[in-house]
Amino acid sequence: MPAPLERERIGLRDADGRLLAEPIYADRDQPPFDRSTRDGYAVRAAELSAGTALHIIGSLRAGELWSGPAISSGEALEIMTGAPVPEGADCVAMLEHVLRNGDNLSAQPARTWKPGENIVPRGAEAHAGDVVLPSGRTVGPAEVAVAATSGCATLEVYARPRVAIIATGDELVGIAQQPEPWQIRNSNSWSLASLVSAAGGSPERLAIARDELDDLRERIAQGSMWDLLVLSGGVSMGKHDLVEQVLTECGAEFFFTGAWIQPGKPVVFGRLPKSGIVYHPSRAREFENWQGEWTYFFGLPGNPVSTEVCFHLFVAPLLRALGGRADLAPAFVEARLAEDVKGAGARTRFLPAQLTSAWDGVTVKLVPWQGSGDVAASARAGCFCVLPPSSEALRAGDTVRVLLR
Ligand SMILES: Nc1nc2c(c(=O)[nH]1)N[C@H]1C(S)=C(S)[C@@H](COP(=O)(O)OP(=O)(O)OC[C@H]3O[C@@H](n4cnc5c(N)ncnc54)[C@H](O)[C@@H]3O)O[C@H]1N2
Ligand code: MOO
Repeated sequence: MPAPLERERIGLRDADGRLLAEPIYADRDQPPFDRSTRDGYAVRAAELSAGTALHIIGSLRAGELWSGPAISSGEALEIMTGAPVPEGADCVAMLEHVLRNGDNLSAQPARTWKPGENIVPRGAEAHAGDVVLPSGRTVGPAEVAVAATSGCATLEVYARPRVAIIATGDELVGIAQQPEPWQIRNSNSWSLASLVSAAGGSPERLAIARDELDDLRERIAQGSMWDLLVLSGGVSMGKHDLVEQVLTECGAEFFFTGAWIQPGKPVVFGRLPKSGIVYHPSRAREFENWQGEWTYFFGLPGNPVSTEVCFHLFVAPLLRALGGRADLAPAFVEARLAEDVKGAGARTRFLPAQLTSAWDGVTVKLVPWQGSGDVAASARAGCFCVLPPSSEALRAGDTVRVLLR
């Protein structure tokens, strides 16, 4: 498991989605006093329940402390929601449940109260020094509320892993360019940047690498200086698929080359020397027995839907680990097939699909598509239906796993 990267201290307002690198402690009891949760009267429950007429001795609002003597027998204090319940009272009667006549207070017929009613005792939510948020927690609105309550204007969080993105392919042009009829806009660098951000990383799109050795060597040398390098395209069997070759030249160690999935079979994963050196045969020895730092890399298949599926399955878990997260696994749920589906074949298949939630459970329905280049179909889907390798058809109603985006 890779160790998380550095930490940094950031303002609370910038902390959405970041991961805490230290616990947050309550700096005082929460609530800090016995807190009234209703507008009404602080009284002794037994007295009011017994029908005793009480004398109202004053009024207290949130932000004030009762400065008079403790509430004694036969007395009541008007109190507002959020105010500290004074000594001597043991419950707050809601104002709708009592009768007030001048300074006299009595119970509505047949109403009774228990001690503690409508009071949250001091320290019931947290005691000073308690951990109210553990290290490793992702910051969202609820965590921001806790941090603010505990007086934390800044938070120590894990640094976002820095991710270099390189699209490879002679057919690719920038998205602002008007492509020739045989050219393709480089959508992967953009979708990968979006995926990286969503997984907690900080993406940087490097220049498109051409399908030739020198250009790839230069781009990969540049990309090796990031925490993670994600390449797309050029990992298959074709004559111009040179990514694996150049990674190997640059001293890469491969953890796996290929996965038994469709789409995504040609995906590769490994690490390469963080050298920044552009490979040339005369410099080959500099990459051998590398003792310095390493950069993780993925070579993802170029087909855009393969790229996304591989990202969810392989890249996002590593990225989350580098960002300090404990929840590494891709998000899978189970659902029932809405329709019969052909057998997946030899490889586990990930097919664009839509989830529908109804009273009787969750169903999943495949979206028609033209294969792993079909980004439009993928965008019509919200998830990927997972079909295990098998030649046998699955029936409507069968339970399958679903990979969420
Ligand atoms: N003979 C074989 N051919 C192929 C195999 C195989 O096993 N034997 N595998 C196929 C599979 S599966 C896939 S997936 C693709 C993956 O190929 P590459 O990773 O080498 O990707 P490319 O050939 O460069 O491109 C594939 C496809 O995707 C388009 N593409 C590439 N990059 C981008 C980008 N940045 N933005 C948008 N679209 C992109 C590219 O134009 C191609 O259409 O290989 C099969 N072939
Ligand atoms: O497996 Mo490829 O990834 O079919 O598109």
